[in-house]
Amino acid sequence: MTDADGAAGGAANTADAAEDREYRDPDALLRRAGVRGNPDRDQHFLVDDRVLDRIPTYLPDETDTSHLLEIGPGTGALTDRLLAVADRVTAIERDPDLADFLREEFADEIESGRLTVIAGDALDVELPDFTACVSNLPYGVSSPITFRLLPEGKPTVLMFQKEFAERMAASVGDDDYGRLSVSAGHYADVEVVEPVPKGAFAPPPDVESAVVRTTPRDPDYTVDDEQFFLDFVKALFTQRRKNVRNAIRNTAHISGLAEPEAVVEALPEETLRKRPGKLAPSAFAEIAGIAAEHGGPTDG
Ligand SMILES: C[S@@+](CC[C@H](N)C(=O)[O-])C[C@H]1O[C@@H](n2cnc3c(N)ncnc32)[C@H](O)[C@@H]1O
Repeated sequence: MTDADGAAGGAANTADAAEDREYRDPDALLRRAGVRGNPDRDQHFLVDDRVLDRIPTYLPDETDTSHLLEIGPGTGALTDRLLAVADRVTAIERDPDLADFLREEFADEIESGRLTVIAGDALDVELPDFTACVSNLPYGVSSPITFRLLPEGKPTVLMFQKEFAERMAASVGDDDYGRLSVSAGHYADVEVVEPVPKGAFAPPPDVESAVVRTTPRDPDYTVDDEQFFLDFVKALFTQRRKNVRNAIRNTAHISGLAEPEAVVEALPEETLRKRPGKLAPSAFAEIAGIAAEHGGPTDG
């Protein structure tokens, strides 16, 4: 059991902290909550103890675990593991019945101030001042939640659909490389740390899953206007089979460029001939800088 009064924990301590601790059985939690999981509400509960045990251990070394955030705690199987390695946990659950169940099930932890349960939509509620986030995410809103979390600059360990995870972690030139890879990589190093089969969940989802670790860092390039950079990346990848010249011309309505033709004229021919999937994030940053200087963006 972690020392609730101690200094900020670290991921290096997560294995020690959790050692010999008896966790709540995920199947028993489902029974006590009286739920089966409703896929229409993004409810697929993790019931494989080994996967549950490993998830907190993927936090980067030296992570400050003093205040962990969990999105979509469900019946609390992962919450229980997080309480073993954190000083405090805040859990945001959209389903009000599950939030009520958690308040009963974890009454002692709530009473002692170690757990806060917020009933609400993780896309809307104000996020607490967390030090790291560990979650088995609702897949229907993975992307908006992830891009709410990443700009906070905190380590995360998150479960995604496998295909989404691979796109997030892809490098330039990979088949999966795209908008998601560049946008996530703008904020953090992204690694797929464990594939998770459908059978680890109840009810099993239609797709395979994977756990992803993100370790925040500054990018190896600079951008003056982050929103324009992200919009520009999004715009070019809507035309991934076109070369950069045509992609810029065809997507001014998405990137917000006022004068796409002026941007094309300002860029070297070698760049214009490439496809977006062959541009490293630093190349996108350079092109976005030239684009902002020569052709926009428009004001709104
Ligand atoms: C994939 S389940 C994970 C449950 C639990 N963490 C586990 O591993 O067993 C996703 C959970 O997120 C909740 N959820 C769905 N959409 C949400 C949202 N927008 N904000 C917060 N929670 C949400 C669901 O009710 C469900 O409990």
